[in-house]
Amino acid sequence: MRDEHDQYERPRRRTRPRTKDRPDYSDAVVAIVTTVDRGRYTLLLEDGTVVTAMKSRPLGRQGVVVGDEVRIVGDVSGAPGSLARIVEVLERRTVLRRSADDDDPIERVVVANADQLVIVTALADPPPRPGLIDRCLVAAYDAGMDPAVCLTKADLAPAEDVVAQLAPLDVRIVTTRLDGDLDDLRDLLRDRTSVLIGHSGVGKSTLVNALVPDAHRTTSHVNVVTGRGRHTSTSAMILPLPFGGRIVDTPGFRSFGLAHVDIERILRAFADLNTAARDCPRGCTHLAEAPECALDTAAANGEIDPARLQSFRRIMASRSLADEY
Ligand SMILES: Nc1nc2c(ncn2[C@@H]2O[C@H](COP(=O)(O)OP(=O)(O)OP(=O)(O)O)[C@@H](O)[C@H]2O)c(=O)[nH]1
Ligand SMILES: [Zn+2]
Repeated sequence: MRDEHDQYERPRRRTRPRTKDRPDYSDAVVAIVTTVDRGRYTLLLEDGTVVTAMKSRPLGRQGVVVGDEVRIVGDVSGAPGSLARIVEVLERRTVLRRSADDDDPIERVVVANADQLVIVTALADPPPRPGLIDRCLVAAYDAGMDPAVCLTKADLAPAEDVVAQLAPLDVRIVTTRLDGDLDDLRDLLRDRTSVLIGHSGVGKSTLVNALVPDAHRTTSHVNVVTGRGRHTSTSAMILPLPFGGRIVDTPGFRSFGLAHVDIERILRAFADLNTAARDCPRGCTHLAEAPECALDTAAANGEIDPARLQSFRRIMASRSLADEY
């Protein structure tokens, strides 16, 4: 086994001159971060090898989050007890963020490089909350991810009304209580990296267990490595899907604050309201009380969907209410 610092101190083959501030990482390999726990990272190599690593000094204070594509050096064998070093974080394609709550604008990165945000909502027990869906939409657009909705517990309540309200979003209706109706959801998830997000109790774990037959084993493996249980874990975790693609399982967030998202970014999530909002007086809050808000006129004239305006206003109004989610 190579010494941990071999690559750093005595590179065997150099492709560019080594300088003091530019060590040679030419045989670094690319991996994806699947879990993060107190400075220890679990990584997945392209060939399926699972490697444990820590951050290397040159990264300084740069954050490494679940979903990051990184370059690693050192012992990348994945053998028990082996440790690799992360030397570079590749540019992120998407970044899903949240604030701890709306009063605390410190934003935290939930996951990097995911393609879509699947908002998991139960049709009953607990009932759907439009506020959460609105907030997740803003988070998805802000992250550069595609939003979709997965309605669970279809055996408990009809879906028609909820689906009608959600149009034109991509909505999949599933129940994990009956066999064979997850295919539609599999089609949505296939070959993409999807973040599942939703309230506690909506059926996310049940869904993950149905989609990833060995999820339980994978998660208990993680428990051994990190010494933490899945449900007490505070960070997201990536699970490869047997039919292609990956899902990112997030712990049930108590809040999905958007304090870090300014009004311009929220407006971008509501592109259809954008044009109308340009006619608003400078500094318009766009809330229902705003006397000359052009959005009211646009809704009255049928230029924008009143339901979208309502949704937008709910988000704007709830940004100061930490418990809305
Ligand atoms: N009726 C019905 N119950 C379901 C369905 N899917 C899950 N449940 C039940 O809903 C409850 C919550 O399911 P979980 O999978 O633990 O929910 P979760 O979203 O992972 O919740 P947390 O682990 O707290 O984040 C469990 O009792 C499940 O058995 C479904 O399709 N129909
Ligand atoms: Zn306005």
